[in-house]
Amino acid sequence: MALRAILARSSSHPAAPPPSSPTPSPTTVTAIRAASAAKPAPASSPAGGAYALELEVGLDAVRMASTLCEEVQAQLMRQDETADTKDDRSLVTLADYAAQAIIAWRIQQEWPDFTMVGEEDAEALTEGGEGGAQTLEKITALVNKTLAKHKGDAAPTLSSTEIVAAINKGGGKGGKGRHWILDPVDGTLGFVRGDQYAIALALMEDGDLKVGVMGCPNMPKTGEVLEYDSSYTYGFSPSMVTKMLAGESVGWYKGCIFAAVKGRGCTVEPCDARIKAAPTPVTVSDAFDPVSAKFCEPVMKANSSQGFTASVADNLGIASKPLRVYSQVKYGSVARADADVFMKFPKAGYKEKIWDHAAGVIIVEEAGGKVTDAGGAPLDWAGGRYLDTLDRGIVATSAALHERLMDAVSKSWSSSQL
Ligand SMILES: Nc1ncnc2c1ncn2[C@@H]1O[C@H](COP(=O)(O)O)[C@@H](OP(=O)(O)O)[C@H]1O
Ligand SMILES: [Mg+2]
Repeated sequence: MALRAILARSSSHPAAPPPSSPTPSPTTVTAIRAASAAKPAPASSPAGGAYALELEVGLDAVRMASTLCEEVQAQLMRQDETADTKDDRSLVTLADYAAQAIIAWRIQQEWPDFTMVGEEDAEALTEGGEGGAQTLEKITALVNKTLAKHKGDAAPTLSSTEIVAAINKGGGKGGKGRHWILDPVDGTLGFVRGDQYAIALALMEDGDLKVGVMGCPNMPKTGEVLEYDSSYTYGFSPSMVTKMLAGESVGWYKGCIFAAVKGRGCTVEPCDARIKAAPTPVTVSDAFDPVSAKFCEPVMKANSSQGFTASVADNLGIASKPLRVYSQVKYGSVARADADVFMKFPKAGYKEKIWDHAAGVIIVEEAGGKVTDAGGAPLDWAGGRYLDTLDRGIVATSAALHERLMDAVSKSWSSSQL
């Protein structure tokens, strides 16, 4: 039985109500299909052309960080480790610091003067007394163990001073110029819950995204198992976990890395380099059929208005319940057409950070999609660490569906209290 059918049968949710707005006529679907067919096909591979070295280094760095994150997530699940709370009350773990350190270290090998806008800084480790020093020791051991695993005899042994310096490379102000952008563990809540998270790295030059690499160590090879149901432990039913653990022998694996280079398309491949599978080009959904369409959004109500997104989905005629997923894995879901639309509408006054979107956005764009704010404007990457000029929220979809999505947003906005 297809997994989608198993999921439908095992779901405890009542069937979704019929859409209140009419579904588009076949003519509209045909028009959208024709519009998407007219868009230029993305290059088949991001590798090999401009930014080849940046892509290679990014992939190497994100692969190492993914290994390290998987180890820490397993420790958290065994309760051998715990998460800490930062001053802004968000969560942080050994993995957030260690992943930022190993990625910054790897980039520095090629470009000693690189600059980076990264989520973490080492203040809590250097100014945090005995506790901070112990955490730094654990991070140093974890980074060195990961380097040894990936680089063998060529692996250096980094000192805790070098680790602190690498983490603090993330303190860049951004703006014009060439900057790497990093969220070492995006979706830390998902991470500590044993669920989805992403290691999201991008390269920006003068406000243009050039390269995106996103490691999604828990993202299944195909989208069906991402179906979210709150009755499942950690978002996965036992049958999903069994399927994922069965691995490639039955056509399944978990752990994907997306790679995109400006103008050269987007691919996905297994996170685990031991699984031999060539990078596969991905493209966004090429036709919008509201009956089968899906949209995705944050799991946490605090991060996005689920009432507003439901209204927009309703305007589009989407009947199915939302796919709620932690982190930028949602952009990956749109890029490979697991979902047709991603929407995030945070509370007024919330300032979005560039590292929460940069990698995901170039991945969707290079898969043939379009990402804008709720007013239809592209995101401003050169404005510093925050997306200060963002209008209300962020939407990602196929280039063909974007205009209709904008209309649906406007319609919902004019009748909403947001
Ligand atoms: N009140 C809020 N509104 C919107 N986004 C928020 C938020 N608080 C935190 N976030 C951001 O939402 C990200 C998680 O995304 P999602 O909700 O899609 O899983 C967090 O990334 P981190 O977990 O890396 O800090 C954080 O940057
Ligand atoms: Mg984040």
